[in-house]
Amino acid sequence: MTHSYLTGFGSHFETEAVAGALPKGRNSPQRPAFGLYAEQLSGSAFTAPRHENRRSWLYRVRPTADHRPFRPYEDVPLFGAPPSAAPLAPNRLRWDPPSDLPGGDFIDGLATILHAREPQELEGCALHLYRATRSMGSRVFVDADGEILIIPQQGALLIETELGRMDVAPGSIALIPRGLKFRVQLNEGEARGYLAENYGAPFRLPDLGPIGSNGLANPRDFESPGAWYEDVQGPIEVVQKFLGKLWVTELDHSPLDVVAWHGNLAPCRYDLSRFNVMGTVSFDHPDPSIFTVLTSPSNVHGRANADFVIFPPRWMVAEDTFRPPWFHRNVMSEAMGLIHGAYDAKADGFAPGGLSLHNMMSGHGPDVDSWRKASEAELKPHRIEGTMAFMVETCWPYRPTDWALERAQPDYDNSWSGFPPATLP
Ligand SMILES: O=C(O)Cc1cc(O)ccc1O
Ligand SMILES: [Fe+2]
Repeated sequence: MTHSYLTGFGSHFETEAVAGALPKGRNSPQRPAFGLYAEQLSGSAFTAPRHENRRSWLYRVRPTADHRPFRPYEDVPLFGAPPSAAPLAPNRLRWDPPSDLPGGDFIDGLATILHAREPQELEGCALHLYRATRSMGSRVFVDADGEILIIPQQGALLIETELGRMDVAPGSIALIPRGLKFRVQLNEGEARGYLAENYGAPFRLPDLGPIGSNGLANPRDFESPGAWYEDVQGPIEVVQKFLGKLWVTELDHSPLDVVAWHGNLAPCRYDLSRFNVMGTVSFDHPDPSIFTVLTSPSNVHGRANADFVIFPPRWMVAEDTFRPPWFHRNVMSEAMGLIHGAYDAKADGFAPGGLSLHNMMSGHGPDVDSWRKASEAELKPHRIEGTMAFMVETCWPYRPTDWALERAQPDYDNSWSGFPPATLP
């Protein structure tokens, strides 16, 4: 089924699923149409500067406030599992796609891999993997800890949110604001992918500086859903993540009952093939910041709390240049995943659905085979095809969970052994 979409990143939208449901000229009339309840959902402090201020007004069948107490939800030990308590060695780590992800619906099928800081600090991020083997049915999930970036790797998802429905297939991403209820339904077999959770400032488009007014991810290619609702009687389970733990309560009705909404806080999807890739047309490999789709700034100017960066198909034309990513040590920490294809810095061992971690200051770059091939290649224009890798780069070091550490490849360091030493005159 296709759903209606509104275009523009952070636009001020207005949409109604029933004509006349959206108040005109005011947010909170004394008696909203049809007896709907007006509710504001904030994505920034009320007093945030106007260009960073995000909120939407929701007109719903029942107010969110109508719920009973939450109690602990203990059924998903891997989702929200804490970082390993053991001191973390400064080793590079890499994972094959885990063959023992438990599966279940989108909530029960989540496993936490990496933590950077804690939700209550309102800074940092976490990276999780999901393996969904069934739809969520009628239950819903809501993350009070952060904004959610879903990066499907296998299997299309139907994401039903309070503000509307989105189809999101591998090659596209979905961004769900903090605190917005949603559920994930499967159209076909099993679905796998990555989930980045951003505790800090909401993702925004990066500034373009001298690139100018167009390029990279263009605002018009982000699609938010039009209003959609269900007026369904319960029981419906709400699972909420709050301060790193999961909690559950039952409602006697569906909370996906927003009949109309307006504002600039909304879920959206983005097709990564729309990314307008920039690169050198002379020499040298640019810093990967040139591939930033979305950025969450930290309190230090120019230093991201989290950057979502992609490595799409593109032409490589640089002259007298080592074209793949160079050897480097980065003050930021790099978690990478692969949606499909192969990554140009790794000849093998980095499979779609897998993950790698290069924490701050760890030496990394092309493996020996990729280095040799790129050093000897004839530098004709060459198109990198059929690939989509991504990076969630953060200024905070990542800490893996015990479950992740137990599953890391034992021999990743070998990727960088056997480089011939330089021979000096
Ligand atoms: O480490 C990596 O593979 C990611 C990366 C890519 C690139 O093109 C430049 C620097 C960088 O960290
Ligand atoms: Fe790197």
